[in-house]
Amino acid sequence: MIHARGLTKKYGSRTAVDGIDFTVEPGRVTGFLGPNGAGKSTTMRMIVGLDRPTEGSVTVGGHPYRAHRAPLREVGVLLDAKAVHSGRTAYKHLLAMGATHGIGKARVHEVIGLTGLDSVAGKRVKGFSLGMGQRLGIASALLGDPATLILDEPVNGLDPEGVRWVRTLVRGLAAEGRTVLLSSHLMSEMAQTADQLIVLGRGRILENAPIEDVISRTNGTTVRVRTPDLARLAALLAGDGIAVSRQPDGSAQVSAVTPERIGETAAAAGLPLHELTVVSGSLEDAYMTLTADEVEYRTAAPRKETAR
Ligand SMILES: Nc1ncnc2c1ncn2[C@@H]1O[C@H](COP(=O)(O)OP(=O)(O)OP(=O)(O)O)[C@@H](O)[C@H]1O
Repeated sequence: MIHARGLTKKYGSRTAVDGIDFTVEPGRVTGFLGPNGAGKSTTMRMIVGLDRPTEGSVTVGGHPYRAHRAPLREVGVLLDAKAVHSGRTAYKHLLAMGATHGIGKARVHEVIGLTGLDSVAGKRVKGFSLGMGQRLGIASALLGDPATLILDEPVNGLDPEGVRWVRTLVRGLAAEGRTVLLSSHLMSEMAQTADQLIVLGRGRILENAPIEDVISRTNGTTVRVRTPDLARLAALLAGDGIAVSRQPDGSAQVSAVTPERIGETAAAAGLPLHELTVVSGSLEDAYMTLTADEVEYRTAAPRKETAR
């Protein structure tokens, strides 16, 4: 469990994190989203004691990170996968880390196996690809078998197999009852991995809710319906003041109405329905809407080509 109260970080006159309150609960994956510069890394750094809050506080497992006597066993962290002594082998790196906490060879071999590093464990880290470096960073985070994991962009640089592996791994860790805080800019990946979302913009929390709620609240929901007699269904719904929008593919979109209402109206009239689907758009759509005014660096819209 991670608990932040009034957490604030100022760099000179710049407020990177602006008095945020949040709790990251065990047993689920919490996605941490926000545009570049929103304050995600700064928040994660404060959670693990690498940055001192200007105001407010944050605890992991009930205590500030620095108060834990064996922090690797409490919190596993992947913040910068490149922050490894590059002349060491992966095995030696993990062994050295483990030695600070009385973690021995057996666990080192275990995390090497868990992260698929067996074939490169004896190689020096400086020869590692981005993906291998990420796997080593994840192995380091898992080393102390911690109750809480904080992973900043763990899928960065991984190939599709690696991305799927991280998804399965973090879902498994949450299912074991661990607290998982995960940042990523890949919305499609986040949509498949997270249960809860915390969305930051310019150091403030824009949303902190279950992922389905964030998507439906931001995008609104419509119901897609198919029936062989759309004209009749549209007339019945119009009688109740509900507008139906016909789509080119033969379906219809109905806004501001529940699927139950449409289903019951159709059933009462003996109308067969071939589809009744709630459509709430993508996480990417919701994210774009939520952060539209929060983006620090924005590219200009492409100029229209003019005919010569
Ligand atoms: N050491 C520092 N000194 C001065 N400003 C900093 C420092 N670290 C971060 N900042 C500023 O704080 C703000 C938040 O940065 P942070 O790296 O936490 O954002 P982020 O959400 O992690 O972004 P990204 O998605 O690009 O990683 C930014 O405006 C950044 O320039």
